[in-house]
Amino acid sequence: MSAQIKVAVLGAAGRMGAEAVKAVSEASDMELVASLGRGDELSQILEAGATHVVDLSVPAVTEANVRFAVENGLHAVVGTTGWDDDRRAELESLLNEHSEVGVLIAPNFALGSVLTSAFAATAAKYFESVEIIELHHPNKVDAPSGTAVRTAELVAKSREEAGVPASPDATETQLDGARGSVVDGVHVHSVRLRGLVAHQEVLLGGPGEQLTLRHDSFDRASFMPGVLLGLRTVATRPGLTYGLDGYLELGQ
Ligand SMILES: NC(=O)C1=CN([C@@H]2O[C@H](COP(=O)(O)OP(=O)(O)OC[C@H]3O[C@@H](n4cnc5c(N)ncnc54)[C@H](OP(=O)(O)O)[C@@H]3O)[C@@H](O)[C@H]2O)C=CC1
Ligand SMILES: O=C(O)C1=N[C@H](C(=O)O)C[C@H](O)C1
Repeated sequence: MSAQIKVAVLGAAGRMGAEAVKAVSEASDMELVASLGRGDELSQILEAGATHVVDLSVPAVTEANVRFAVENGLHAVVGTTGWDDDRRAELESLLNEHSEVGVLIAPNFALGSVLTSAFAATAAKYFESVEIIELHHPNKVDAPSGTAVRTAELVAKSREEAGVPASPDATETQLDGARGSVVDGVHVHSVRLRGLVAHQEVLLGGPGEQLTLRHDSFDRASFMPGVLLGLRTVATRPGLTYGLDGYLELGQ
């Protein structure tokens, strides 16, 4: 029998953290050894004998949390948002000094969401126009969502590689924000609405037709298979993996 994966959850009292604590506790191949929240000392992770960390905290502290894990030889599965290009580059250079450590940064752990982003990247080559609408609960502290940023990056890369020009847009005057934010040339619109959890639509338009790709997370349980897959895989993938699609066979 292989050794138990000893997991510390950071942000354990949060909406996602609490769900992860439950999922890890119920997994027969894992042991929850530490649950940390704001104000807790990171040294508790080492004292508890963790081999893996799940970070589901807040953008302001996630970088320090992951740095601590890597410097101490622990593998990390990260769902927290805020990992822009600069942060990921810094993490990659740290990982070069700790070549046995694996880190997964997953903007979205829900399989359907990961597939939606992949489908969108494929479809975006064939349509003149593409825009993204992300819709979330009103307690979310960041906009646009990490998922929308990642989807826009994948869409933009796919269009660039295929030589597709920018989406047509004749807008000359607008109120600030009327056209949303722009990520790698793709417009992203953020809705915050009571009752929602996490949702995204990718709108693709061509002459006389529209394709809409929509994913809905109605419950945070939707993210847990991805968290567990990340924990089971990360030690076998040293270095940084950005996006759960890196662990899936998506046939691209
Ligand atoms: N990748 C994915 O699939 C998903 C990612 N997310 C992302 O995960 C993150 C968490 O989301 P959510 O659970 O909704 O947010 P919450 O605000 O519910 O949870 C964040 C938790 O982190 C705690 N926290 C704050 N500072 C620290 C610290 N220094 N150390 C440890 N914990 C700390 C907060 O405590 P306090 O309340 O005291 O501030 C809170 O309990 C967000 O960035 C979100 O976008 C969310 C859903 C899915
Ligand atoms: O804050 C959330 O809730 C979510 N955050 C992640 C994001 O910003 O993409 C993942 C999911 O959308 C839920």
